[in-house]
Amino acid sequence: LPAAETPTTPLTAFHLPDDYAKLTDAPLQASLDPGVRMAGLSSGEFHGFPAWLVETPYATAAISVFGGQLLSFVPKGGQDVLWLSPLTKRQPEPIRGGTPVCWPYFGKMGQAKGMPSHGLVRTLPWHLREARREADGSVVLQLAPPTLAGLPLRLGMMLRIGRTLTQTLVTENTGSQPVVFTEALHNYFRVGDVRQVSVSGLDGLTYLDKKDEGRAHRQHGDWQLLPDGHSDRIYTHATGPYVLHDPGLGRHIRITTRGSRSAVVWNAGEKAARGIDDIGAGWSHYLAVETANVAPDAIELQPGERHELQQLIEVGGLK
Ligand SMILES: O=P(O)(O)OC[C@H]1O[C@@H](O)[C@H](O)[C@@H](O)[C@@H]1O
Repeated sequence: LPAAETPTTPLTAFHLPDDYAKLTDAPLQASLDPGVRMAGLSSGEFHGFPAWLVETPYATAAISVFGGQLLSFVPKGGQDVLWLSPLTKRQPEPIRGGTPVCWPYFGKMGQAKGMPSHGLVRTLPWHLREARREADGSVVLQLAPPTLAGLPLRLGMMLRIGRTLTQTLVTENTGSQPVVFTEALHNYFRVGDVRQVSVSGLDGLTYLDKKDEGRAHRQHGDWQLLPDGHSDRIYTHATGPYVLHDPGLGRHIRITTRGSRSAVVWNAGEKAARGIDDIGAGWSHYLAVETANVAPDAIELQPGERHELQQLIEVGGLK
């Protein structure tokens, strides 16, 4: 297969706003403006992180103010769908677990050396703009990071928590030039033991293997962790759905996507995790399956245009 596929148009290089360090250190408060107060929504903490807490007849959820990061989604009677590292660092370091929002670039793709990994918004205090409850008790939230000076893009995020979870990133080009960006909903799914997990929905796809200098390979059958225990792959031109089968927790997680052309499947593996102090011994309890648009699937937005990236997460018994 051809070596690393790259986007036809170069990615836009973003800049850190002058007040970025101040923003990442800003006091965090899960404030609830009078307009968003309602049954099923409260403010509090989740594992010490200031968070918006959601309770519906079917599930509970927690969303961190820091990073606008979904930290927990627990279908009633089940276990958390998401993994949050017990060793996670704290503000201003990114949270290790849940669903970090990587935006407007994934990794350091197309960016200058000193730029933070995975974009600008996972270490910023987010705002809850709107909240409503649907007739069946499902809760819909609209959130956004602060506006960043000099950034020609605006981001909004919708979360719908019901029997299933829907998450949408809406990106708008507010500038006067075309912008090429990358993005990911970096789900850390909780698993019994990653060595026993498989992921279907990837068969036949091309993946760029970060463990092989980004070279392209073809996936045959389901994803499974290699015996030497690591995976850092970008599946391109992918559409989903993907199903994570987890015999350890006796469940499957289905991820259905819209507006997403890449899937990233990442686990640090035992050896490398020893050197990552917020993963360590926890490495076998998560698998990152990410809904993304990265590498050759970068998005080009014309001035005034919008793009939506969406994932729907459903949990069921083992099939
Ligand atoms: O340590 P970070 O910045 O949160 O990144 C974690 C991982 O995120 C994954 O999405 C990348 O593919 C990996 O290469 C990376 O190591």
